Amino acid sequence: MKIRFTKMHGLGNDFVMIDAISQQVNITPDRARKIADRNFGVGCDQILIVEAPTRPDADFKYRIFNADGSEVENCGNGARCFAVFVRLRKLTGKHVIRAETATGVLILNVVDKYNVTVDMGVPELSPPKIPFIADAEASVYAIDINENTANISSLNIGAVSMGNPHAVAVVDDAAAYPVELIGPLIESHPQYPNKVNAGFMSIVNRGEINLRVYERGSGETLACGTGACAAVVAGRLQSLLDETVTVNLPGGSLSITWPGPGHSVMMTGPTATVFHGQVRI
Ligand SMILES: N[C@H](CCC[C@H](N)C(=O)O)C(=O)O
Repeated sequence: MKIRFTKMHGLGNDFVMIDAISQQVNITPDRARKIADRNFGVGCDQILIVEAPTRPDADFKYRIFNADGSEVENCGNGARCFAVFVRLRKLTGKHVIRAETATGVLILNVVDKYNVTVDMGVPELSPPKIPFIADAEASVYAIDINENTANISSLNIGAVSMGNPHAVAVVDDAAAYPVELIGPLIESHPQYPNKVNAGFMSIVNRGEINLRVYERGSGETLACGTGACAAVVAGRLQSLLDETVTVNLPGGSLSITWPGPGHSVMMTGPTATVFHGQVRI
């Protein structure tokens, strides 16, 4: 089967975008892995599929596959690219687009040719709904790590779901932190039954953080939109951050606003279209 795709990225978090409305596409975890392979396939962090909606309050359905083939609930950088992609493919002329995900509907607002603001919804903090195994909801949890090389035995984390699960640790210097060692240990930590995206943030000031994310199913990426949202939520719950925060990721910066519990997280950032192609799967 040969399918048309568009390669895009949000701050270097890169995607293969597939329009499954104008063409017949049967994506499977195995096919997703082959497309994402950076040596034998196109290469990307995630594959994003556009389908017709299954609910009346959405314009499109938005499916997300990680590079390891796992299908997941949300992708923030991908949501921005999704909004630009459906207009590029002339599937809609709207500037405000409703994208149905596995856990709800994202409202995508196309600000200009490249920039998009996304209402990422209300963060979920209740451990069973993240899911995260804990005795009670808290702003910080201590989890055992037992990593010998970096000599780390436990870590304080915030646990947040943006539709997908996140663990966020405050560290002195995100750039110097051994993310490649600690990230995988958190990703498959037994207290996260569905695995987890692991964020490591250092506080620049109450309006700015530096963040690196070891993503579930893809490894460390140059940027993670839901990770940026989760980091601001976790930081605000620990009274470390103000309502609007610039999140500096290795691939660039996002602006995240969260008024507090019960409110949506708003994310604004850029998108880029790299090339169009066809791939045999
Ligand atoms: N790896 C994530 C999905 C992609 C999230 C990230 N690329 C973003 O921009 O939010 C997960 O397994 O939940």
